[in-house]
Amino acid sequence: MTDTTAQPAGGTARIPGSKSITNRALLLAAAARGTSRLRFPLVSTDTVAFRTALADLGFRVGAADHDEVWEVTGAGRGPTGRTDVWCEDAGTAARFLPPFAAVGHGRFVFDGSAQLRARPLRPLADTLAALGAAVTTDPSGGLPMTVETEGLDGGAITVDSSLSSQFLSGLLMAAPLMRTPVALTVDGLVSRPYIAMTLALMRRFGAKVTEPRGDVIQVEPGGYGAVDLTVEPDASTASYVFAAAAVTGVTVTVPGLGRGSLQGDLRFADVLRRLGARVEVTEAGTSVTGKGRLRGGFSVDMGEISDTFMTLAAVAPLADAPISIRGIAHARLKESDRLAAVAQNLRALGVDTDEGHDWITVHPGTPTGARIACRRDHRIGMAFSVLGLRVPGITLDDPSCVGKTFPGFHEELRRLFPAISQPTSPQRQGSR
Ligand SMILES: O=C(O)C1=C[C@@H](OP(=O)(O)O)[C@@H](O)[C@H](O)C1
Ligand SMILES: C=C(OP(=O)(O)O)C(=O)O
Repeated sequence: MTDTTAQPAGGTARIPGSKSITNRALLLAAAARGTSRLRFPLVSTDTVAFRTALADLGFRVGAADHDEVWEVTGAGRGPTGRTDVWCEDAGTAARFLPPFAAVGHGRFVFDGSAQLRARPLRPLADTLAALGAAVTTDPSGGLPMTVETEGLDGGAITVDSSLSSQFLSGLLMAAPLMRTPVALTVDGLVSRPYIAMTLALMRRFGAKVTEPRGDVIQVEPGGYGAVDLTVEPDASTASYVFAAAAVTGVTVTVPGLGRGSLQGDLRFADVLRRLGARVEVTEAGTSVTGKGRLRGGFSVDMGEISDTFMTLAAVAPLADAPISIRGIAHARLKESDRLAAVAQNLRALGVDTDEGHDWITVHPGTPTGARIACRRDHRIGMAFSVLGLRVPGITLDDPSCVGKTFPGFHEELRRLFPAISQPTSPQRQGSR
């Protein structure tokens, strides 16, 4: 590992497509009548797992132009038959595919990695059972999950969305394929902007959805029609290069991610403004210009944009006063217990950190180098890599964990900041 302090470059970042849009669009296209085209989909472990799962369920997904276009032949219905479905590490696969299977006919067994098996599913299993499917899960309430079904009728149902919004997104996307209208009452929603994304994409594929009351969403039967959709760059991924601009004092621009974005995580821009960076969000894209110095002394609720809390927490020691992040209890239920992972790594760097069930406070400090324990969590690896642009001697125990959403992350950070050492290590120590 070499450390240098030469001037960083910045510039226009090449951020791959949104994971959340890609996997929703894959499912909606498979459910639709006709052939859909997805332009600039994300190609990563999570999305390849999702498209492979759809192929295993009997849907044709072709790739053209070096994966710049994915073409999905929809069936206008759910899957049929008896199929084992591998969800790998993808929360979206484990939460979106079982409801889709439940509106089909047959017997479907979902499973995934040990990491995914540890994540909650019970509220989804309970709701599918209440709608008429025969559902079994592991006694822990997680994967493996078996769904036996002859389609679903619909009706009025309450969805506990306090652990994850993905349960509700999965049920919503399956709802137009149920035999009668569905009225979903939402109980305790986290990560709300992802529901707005789900509804916007369902409407784009022609679904009839209304929100008669604040906590009720009504979906009519009638299925979906094929579309041609361009996938935006991923806003959660963009948070790393934006934070990198803020801590190094350069400008980074992400074209194609701007006003009108479907992604709530673009609101990380507001957090960057509080840190003192200049942020410009236009129709064409988003630019962040850093001062190199970060302003602290604030507390921010990141419950609706929790995938970006680690980006802030990792650079927070560079600020001139403490930063508190709250409302993020559900971040303990992701690829890792992210609050614990962030606190552990900051302390390993010598940074004073306080932590509670749903909050973390990071104090200003002078981090020393250390080996970051990634816990097979892509966002831990990417967030601490940003701090590595300013702190010599940071290495990752598992650089390839970034492949879940951005396989080319290290190369892109090196291209944008060529003069600065990168916190990678050739050894991969994560286990599958
Ligand atoms: O619906 C989605 O695409 C996502 C919803 C969020 O999860 P939760 O709703 O579990 O917080 C987010 O963390 C995840 O990366 C993607
Ligand atoms: C929580 C995440 O992923 P998943 O879709 O597996 O929930 C994430 O990407 O940060």
